[in-house]
Amino acid sequence: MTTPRPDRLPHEKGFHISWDQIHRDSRALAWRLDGHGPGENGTWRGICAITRGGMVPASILARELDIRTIDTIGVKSYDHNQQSGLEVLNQPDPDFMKDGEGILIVDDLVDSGKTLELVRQMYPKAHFATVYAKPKGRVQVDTFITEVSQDTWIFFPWDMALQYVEPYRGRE
Ligand SMILES: O=P(O)(O)OC[C@H]1O[C@H](OP(=O)(O)OP(=O)(O)O)[C@H](O)[C@@H]1O
Ligand code: HPA
Ligand SMILES: [Mg+2]
Repeated sequence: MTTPRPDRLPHEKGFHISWDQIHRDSRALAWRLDGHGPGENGTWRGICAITRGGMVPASILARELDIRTIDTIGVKSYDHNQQSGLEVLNQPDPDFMKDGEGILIVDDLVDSGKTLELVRQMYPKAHFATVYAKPKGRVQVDTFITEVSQDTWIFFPWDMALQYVEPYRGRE
């Protein structure tokens, strides 16, 4: 008797990103942004990473674009009286950020767009860059590399580990 085939194979339930892949995609993002800043020869004034997910791409962008002035903004999703909202946990240096002009604000992905919407209100002149984007939040991003469907969950390498899996035909 053959085992019935599930609608989706295990690897199709999410988009699993390796370290190599995030490195390549973040480099592609850097190359797309290079020379498009408002400074002399298209330079950018600095980078602000949205923690925590934005820190890995921000580090790769900083290396490729030779940017050494980097700050962070901490944004956390929270639930309060069954209404979900966002809370800014730490603010970057206001003298560095100003209105955001010349600053690249970097995150790993945009999903609903709520995180970027909030940060955009704070720094309206910044350039918003993410490595991955889902359709709902795409309007909030100025530059991104890869779009995935809204029902795809992106798994990042810092949230995963290599582990043994049963052969496909051996599974329940
Ligand atoms: O477009 P949105 O629907 O707002 O979602 C995108 C945000 O959600 C994730 O961060 P999360 O708040 O899970 O925190 P983390 O970066 O610390 O993992 C991701 O890194 C983005 O920052
Ligand atoms: O698809 C996702 N993957 C990881 N973190 C996320 N936060 C919002 N959407 C996602
Ligand atoms: Mg995040």
